[in-house]
Amino acid sequence: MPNPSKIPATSHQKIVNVAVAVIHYQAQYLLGFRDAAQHQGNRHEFVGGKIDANETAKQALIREVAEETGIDIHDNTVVKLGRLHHDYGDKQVSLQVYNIELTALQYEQHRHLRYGLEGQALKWVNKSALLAGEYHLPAANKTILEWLRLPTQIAITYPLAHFSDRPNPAAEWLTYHEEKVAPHAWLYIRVKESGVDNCAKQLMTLRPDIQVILPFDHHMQSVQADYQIVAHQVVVHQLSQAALMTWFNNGEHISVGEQTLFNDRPLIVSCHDAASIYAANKLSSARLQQQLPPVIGIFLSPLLATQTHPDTAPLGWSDWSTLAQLADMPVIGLGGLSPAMIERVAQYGGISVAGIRQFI
Ligand SMILES: Nc1nc2c([nH]c(=O)n2[C@@H]2O[C@H](COP(=O)(O)OP(=O)(O)OP(=O)(O)O)[C@@H](O)[C@H]2O)c(=O)[nH]1
Repeated sequence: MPNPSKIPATSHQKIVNVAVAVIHYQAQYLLGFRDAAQHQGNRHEFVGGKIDANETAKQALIREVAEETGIDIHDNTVVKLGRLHHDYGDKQVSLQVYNIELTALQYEQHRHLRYGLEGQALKWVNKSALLAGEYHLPAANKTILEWLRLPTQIAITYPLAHFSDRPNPAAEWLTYHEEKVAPHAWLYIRVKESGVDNCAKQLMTLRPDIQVILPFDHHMQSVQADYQIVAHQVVVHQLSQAALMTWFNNGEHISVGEQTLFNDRPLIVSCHDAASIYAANKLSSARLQQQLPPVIGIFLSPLLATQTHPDTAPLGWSDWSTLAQLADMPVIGLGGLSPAMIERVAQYGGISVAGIRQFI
């Protein structure tokens, strides 16, 4: 459903609703090529097309993929990546973007595709080349590529209290994470806890391969200078639900309380209910309009009961899935999950899983 908040008030153009299929098998992604005569012609694109008046986005997606490529995705897990509005000047589009992982058999059957059923060129490309910008895509796709950077699993650091029975909990925290975090992992470091701040910097220095998510308000003023050596490792800032709602309730000003929202990195927002997802959608839309790095995901939690928050009632699969559908950006499952649960999370509408235990 197009989000009315994304539609500029001055616009009188009709908005074209489009279903977009990000089809891949592991790291091989399928791209089409738009004919020179088409809108945004002479560019690569994901397979897709207009949603007819009498069909849902998913129905349009299945139909377009079959018409353009002959691939039947009826039985595949189709996961919403996000929705976005883009004004090309001559045309306004609302893209509903879905991720579809093919089976090994489907890929085998279609990996030699060079032309689609409508005569358009098709190509399988490597994800790293796609994300590196080697293919010229329509401008709206910039955000889709940012969404695709999200890994399927994100590790979160243990609280210091986990090591409280040791003589030097901070040193134990550092050694444990230095040794156990997987190579090149995305790691959300919960630096807000006192004592972790200094360890975080040391960890990033010792493990230059890890891609770090830091709370947005931590990268600030006095501490910012300290982080300069490792700043390139910070790939995303995280915004708590409380900070998000402060931004929203203060008329969507650029600051959250005393602090200015950092605009140099994409955001992941923490959400626990429908109201915060609505605010996250507003933030996402505002950042797109201001051409700022996008909101690339939400941590939607707690899906299941967790040891870290024993007093918080979990959402459970059904409510979690209903909330996930409201989000205009990829949803990350959090709370009582293991990396192996990614397939179930995908069936319920999530793109990625995050957690502490079993992730490190
Ligand atoms: N299929 C597809 N369309 C995209 C992508 N990104 C993007 O901005 N679009 C826009 O979404 C619209 C898709 O419409 P379409 O493919 O059904 O129609 P069209 O304009 O090519 O041709 P038509 O009007 O003759 O049917 C186009 O305006 C296109 O520029 C993408 O990755 N895949």
